[in-house]
Amino acid sequence: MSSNIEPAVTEKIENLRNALHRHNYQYYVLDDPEISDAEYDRMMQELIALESAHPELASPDSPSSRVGGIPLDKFESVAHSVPMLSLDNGFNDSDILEFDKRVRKNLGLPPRSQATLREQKGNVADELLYTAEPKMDGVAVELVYENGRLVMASTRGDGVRGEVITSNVKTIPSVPLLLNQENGRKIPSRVEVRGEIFMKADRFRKLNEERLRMNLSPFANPRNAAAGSLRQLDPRITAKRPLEIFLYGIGRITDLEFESHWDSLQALKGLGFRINPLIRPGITIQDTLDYYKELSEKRHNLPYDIDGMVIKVDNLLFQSQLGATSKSPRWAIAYKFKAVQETTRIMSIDVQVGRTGALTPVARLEPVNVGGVMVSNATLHNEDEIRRKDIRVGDTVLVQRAGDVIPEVVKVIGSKRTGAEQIFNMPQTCPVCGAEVVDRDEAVSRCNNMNCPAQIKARIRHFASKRAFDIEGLGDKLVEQLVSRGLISSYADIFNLDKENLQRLERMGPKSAANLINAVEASKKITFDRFLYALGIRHVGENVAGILADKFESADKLCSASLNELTAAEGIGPEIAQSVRHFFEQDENRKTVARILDSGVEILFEAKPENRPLEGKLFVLTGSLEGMTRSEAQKMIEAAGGKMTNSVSRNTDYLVLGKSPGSKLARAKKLGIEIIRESDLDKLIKI
Ligand SMILES: NC(=O)c1ccc[n+]([C@@H]2O[C@H](COP(=O)([O-])OP(=O)(O)OC[C@H]3O[C@@H](n4cnc5c(N)ncnc54)[C@H](O)[C@@H]3O)[C@@H](O)[C@H]2O)c1
Ligand SMILES: [Zn+2]
Repeated sequence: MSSNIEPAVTEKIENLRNALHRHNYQYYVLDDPEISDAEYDRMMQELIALESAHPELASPDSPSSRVGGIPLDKFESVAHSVPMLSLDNGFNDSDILEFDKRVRKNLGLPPRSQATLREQKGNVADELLYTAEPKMDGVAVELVYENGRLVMASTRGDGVRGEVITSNVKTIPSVPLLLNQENGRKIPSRVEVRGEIFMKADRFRKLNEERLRMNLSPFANPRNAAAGSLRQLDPRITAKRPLEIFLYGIGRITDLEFESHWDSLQALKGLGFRINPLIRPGITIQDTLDYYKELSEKRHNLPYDIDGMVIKVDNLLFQSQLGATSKSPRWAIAYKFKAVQETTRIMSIDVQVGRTGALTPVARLEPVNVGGVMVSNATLHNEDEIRRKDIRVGDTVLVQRAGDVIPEVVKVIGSKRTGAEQIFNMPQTCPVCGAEVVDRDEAVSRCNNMNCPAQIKARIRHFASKRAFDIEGLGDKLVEQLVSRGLISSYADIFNLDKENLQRLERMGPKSAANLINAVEASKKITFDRFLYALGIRHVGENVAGILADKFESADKLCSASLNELTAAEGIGPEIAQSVRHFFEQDENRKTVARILDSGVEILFEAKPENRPLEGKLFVLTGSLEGMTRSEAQKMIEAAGGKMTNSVSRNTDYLVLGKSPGSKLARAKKLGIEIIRESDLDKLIKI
């Protein structure tokens, strides 16, 4: 039997190894990957699975058993006195629990039962503790200091030898050139430390915009940008790139002894190195899983990219007992986040008309699963963006989805071009109403017809959307029908809809008609900020609406506010003020607002701070409440001026204790945060 399978398996393994070698080259040498990291990781996992099922086919040259980097010839190379390794990867909770089992077994510690695992949540009296850290998505470097002075900086290279990039690294402001002498203590004579050099996301975006303007191909992500910037022959170029560093470990250090990884990080801090403040020391394996969840939520709000969590056995004696394979230490593992980037193909480019008439080109993609969500459309923003990125119909592209943001095309994979790709041109007339398309400002083309059905529909959809009037049931399809049947032509008409007319629509029985009428009725009590946001005034997003609502206490006052009065509010610039004035100067708009108010819409004004007893207080909830749901509690807290967040930090004021609390309880206790019960919450609010 096996002789039948072998050739196929051998070939498969061979193919995977070759492909991974090639992608390593694209990624590490050219800083220009052809596939997403997720695709690379999947190929690697497949290779590892095949190799472990067929140990006779293992090879020390396989990409699965070597650090992937390749030192570039254009730089001098240097040997690392302690190899710089990669990390094993985990992709789900059970990979991490498996890792813990392996570690315990290798250390000769007894296995843990499920019950003790649960008990140990938040318990720090465990013999095997971990440090959990954000996995910075940047480039690994080694820094060597002699007698406190930076003498050498190198890349990881193939793990054994790296490229010397000292002059480049010296241009990075957060890399200390001289070490701190703490309390007159002697500086160790030789310090070899490791860290990650990265570029913040906003700086990366700026850099890519600049590159596009100069007709250079954009970097796929901040990691590639950091790698490309570091490996410049001319350090003056590196100096212009906004690079930063966080240190995460020690290679070797003379004259100092540490017991734990965390201690060593503290010592590094003392020497003047930057350490990521999100690193959490001394936690159990269960708590690392909570930390992972926390990080996944925080991830998209951090100023830099992280691609997972790294956990490390904290005890350094344990670390040395565990040792390493040729590729990675046995005392650490990376728990990767779900992917944000994948590659796919653009099948066509359509144009959508928004509520301000802006034409947005949208790429129709071959559907692709990005981090668990199927993506089949991506915004291309505007024509300039398409030109700059040179995106054509038929191109293979890297697409990205981050948080709730609309997916976008990051870049074209140039090497996949066949020559059959089609260049896209923006239409000269509106694809919906046929009106002339004008370039009103910057790169945005607009349909010039206020009464364009596409614009009307988009305005109505916005008006009814969750953060505006929040009219349940008034979705895209229904708006489409209502407008095309002529039942509404402005958002003010929503309040005049009647049941008779509604029932005549497709798929609209008496019940759904009644539901919609009720939903419209229920939406009539609305806070001023939501009301303003719903109007769809240009440049008035939620934030600006909030500022205006605070400053002007009625629709009338805002309606008649002068430019000066408007710009007097903090956060309101001339452009916004102009746009608000322009909106209320139009007779049509004033009439529409009046009609909305006449149809029974009532603007609620938020309580001022004096009625908000929890103003500025931060709450965290753990476990389940009895009298209300989590979101009800949140609403209650927010109505009283407080805020609810997900994780306990030093800034937390109260932890609300529900039934079967999680690890947040232990953390709150550790930080000395006030712990209250559900009933106390009521009392606090009623003060
Ligand atoms: N798209 C492609 O074609 C392609 C090709 C090659 C590699 N890759 C990507 O690169 C990965 C492999 O790269 P790798 O070998 O550097 O592994 P890795 O990036 O998954 O993990 C090891 C690295 O993590 C970094 N790191 C960040 N924070 C850290 C922390 N707190 N503690 C310790 N280390 C930390 C270090 O630089 C270390 O070298 C792949 O999983 C894939 O995602 C992609
Ligand atoms: Zn139009």
